[in-house]
Amino acid sequence: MIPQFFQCRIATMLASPLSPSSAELVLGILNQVLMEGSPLDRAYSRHFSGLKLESEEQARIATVTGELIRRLNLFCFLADTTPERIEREGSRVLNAWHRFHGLPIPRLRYTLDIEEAVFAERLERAKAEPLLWDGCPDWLDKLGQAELGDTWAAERAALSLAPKRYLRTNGLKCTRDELATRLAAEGVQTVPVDGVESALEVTSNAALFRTKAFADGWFEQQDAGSQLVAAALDVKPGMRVIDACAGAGGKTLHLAAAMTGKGRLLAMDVEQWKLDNLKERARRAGAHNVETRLIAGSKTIKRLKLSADRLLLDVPCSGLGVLKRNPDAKWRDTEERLPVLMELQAHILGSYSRMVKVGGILVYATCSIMPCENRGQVDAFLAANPNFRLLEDENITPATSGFDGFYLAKLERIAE
Ligand SMILES: C[S@@+](CC[C@H](N)C(=O)[O-])C[C@H]1O[C@@H](n2cnc3c(N)ncnc32)[C@H](O)[C@@H]1O
Repeated sequence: MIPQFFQCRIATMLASPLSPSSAELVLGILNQVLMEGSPLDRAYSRHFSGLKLESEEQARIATVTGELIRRLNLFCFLADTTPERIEREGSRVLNAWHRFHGLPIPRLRYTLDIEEAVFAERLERAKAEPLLWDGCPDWLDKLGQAELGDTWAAERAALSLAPKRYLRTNGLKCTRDELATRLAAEGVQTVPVDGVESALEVTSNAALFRTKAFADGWFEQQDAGSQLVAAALDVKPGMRVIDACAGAGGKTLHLAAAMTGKGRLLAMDVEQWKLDNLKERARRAGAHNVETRLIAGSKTIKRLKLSADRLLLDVPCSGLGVLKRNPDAKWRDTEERLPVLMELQAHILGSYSRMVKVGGILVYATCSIMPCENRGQVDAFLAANPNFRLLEDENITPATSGFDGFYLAKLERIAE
């Protein structure tokens, strides 16, 4: 399983340097992500499997690795190297990270250090250059500027921060207050999140997934911004609801809770393993009205023509709203994949929208903050489909909300 990420303030978490073995693990994970192009989750799984690491130590490793990847340019600059040289000079970058946080340097067998005076001089230069300070690659900065103009700098800075940890209360099992009380009894401190009624923010360093509350299906870990997406569908018990890009079911389970288990909830995806994962999670959550269906081709969609009161299209996207949590997207092939993803988004919106009944509502959502994947797609769809109208849309941005970034648009089918 992927480690539990402790999104507490880095300084309070790391009062001491990484141990040599943990430092080696960080370097191994960095190499796998930056040199082999592997997703960060997979690199964690590979490096942690078979090790008997305390969950707190896994969290320390994830905290350091996450910040190094989020602000890679900065730490490479401070270490007088470049991301391309990380394989050979990674230890210097890790040492720069420790100096940056005022921590002693880990005692590795083989290490490259940077002189204190050089580090101090570079640190002052970096503070004067916001782009460098945020550790943002050039391609992303150009895209952000072009897409978001004056608001980009604040988003770029917000995306360089460590993510917080949020839970979604499973309303099928408990209320938010009951969950908070039970978690407190298990040593997990939380605070309610204003404006997101299902969400709690975790404020202590606890091994969440080892709690009895988790085993009993009382919560899922889910960003607070993400919890606003399912809420926008305004589902009611008894409705016929389709989640057509359900993945492993983060939002499906939220919809099931809002339906209080009544009505039909069809979760679809093109990947069977994700639906299998969803079924397992639905069992734990007590979500008995969820049915899964693999999308094997266009026929699967055609058969459901005009059948849904509510349709969620949480489409595949660049993930450029969730870089705090998945910072590896900054350094992988995201720029090259963007046009391909946009074509897929347009296809899914155009083709899957036929599943909504007249008077029914479709929510189009992404975890991107770039208008080309968001309002741009919705406007193009509406121009070609006058039988739908836009009710409202919302940009949930890291800079304005402190959450991960999401977009959602609510569309109503007004004619066949
Ligand atoms: C953003 S993720 C969904 C996340 C999920 N809704 C959640 O809350 O956990 C997008 C999903 O779309 C799926 N997908 C990709 N192409 C698709 C297609 N043509 N039709 C339906 N789903 C697709 C992916 O497998 C992925 O699970």
